[in-house]
Amino acid sequence: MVVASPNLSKTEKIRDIEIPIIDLLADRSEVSKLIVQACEEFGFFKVINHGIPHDVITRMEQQGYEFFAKPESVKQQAGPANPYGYGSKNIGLKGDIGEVEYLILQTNPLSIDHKSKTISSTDPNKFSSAVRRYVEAVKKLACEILDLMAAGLGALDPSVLSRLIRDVESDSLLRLNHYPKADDGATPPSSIGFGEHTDPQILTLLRSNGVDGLQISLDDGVWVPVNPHPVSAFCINVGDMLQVMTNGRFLSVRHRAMLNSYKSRMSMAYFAAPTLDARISSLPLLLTPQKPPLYRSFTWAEYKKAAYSLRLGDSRLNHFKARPDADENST
Ligand SMILES: C=C1C[C@]23C[C@@]1(O)CC[C@H]2[C@@]12CC[C@H](O)[C@@](C)(C(=O)O1)[C@H]2[C@@H]3C(=O)O
Ligand SMILES: O=C(O)CCC(=O)C(=O)O
Ligand SMILES: [Fe+2]
Repeated sequence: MVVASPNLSKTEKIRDIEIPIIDLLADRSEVSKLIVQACEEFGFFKVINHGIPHDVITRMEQQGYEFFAKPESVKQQAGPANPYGYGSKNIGLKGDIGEVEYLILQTNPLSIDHKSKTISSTDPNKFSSAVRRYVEAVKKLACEILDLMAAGLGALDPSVLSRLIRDVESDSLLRLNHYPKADDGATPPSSIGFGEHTDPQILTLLRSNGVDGLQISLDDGVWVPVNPHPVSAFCINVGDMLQVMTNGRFLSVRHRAMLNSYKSRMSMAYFAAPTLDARISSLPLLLTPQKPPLYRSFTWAEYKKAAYSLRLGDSRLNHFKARPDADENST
């Protein structure tokens, strides 16, 4: 169903589709198949029975709430976010703005401990242990999902994707976003919390506090809300690097977060990334003479540098095409 919303810009439409919910305890080969299908069709899916203990999630959420409830001057001690730390309204380094405050953390244990001291001077250990346990759990889940994807793609080596993010030196990030309640009275609200973009990394694992806001763009101009139910689910999305490694078979889909009219929203995103020197290219098993590489090979450091030199909504992958002038539909 497509419903035009009077409160969004005239060209915007909202479509009511439910993105797949995948039970990770179901038959392994069936799960692999469903994950591959979801990544090809939507670039997004939700997982339930993911094995992340409830208390690991609630402790992390509690630390997030406590942090965002602090006075602005205290939160700023963890900033500015250039690119890690606390930020408010300004997103990235190129002038993007949104109705959001956030905290971006590097996920290696040393850096978590170091940053925690600027976040809580009275009890830094409470914050750092909640983040460490959460990061350890979501990293394990990310590896499991990447292994299921590799199997579903027919890879002989099941860890061909997950080994990229396992290294302690991996460039993975944890981001906490806090969106205020919309005050425009519109239903659905028209204010953008976090503007449209794709995630540059390999895979994103997102939890939200049960409040709506995330939307994905499947076709030009049509937005699909991703509701946060079931509450125990994690929302998973393909990042730009996975689109490159699958030679365009999996989609790194544009998404955005809108404000909610009734409640403030908190989301926690784990961005699974490789090490800076990792070389990214299409998996050989997905290449054929009819399907040559869509992208040239590059390092994650090169891609990251390009990402930070561009605006939030820019298409970064276009800069890494193997044949920049080729017609997209001809491949
Ligand atoms: C405008 C920007 C913000 C961003 C870096 C970028 O230059 C382009 C990508 C943005 C993004 C989106 C996903 C993640 O939230 C993020 C941390 C990332 O790795 O890429 C953000 C960056 C950011 O907010 O610093
Ligand atoms: O808050 C959300 O639901 C989306 C956040 C997001 O897309 C991001 O942090 O990259
Ligand atoms: Fe995102």
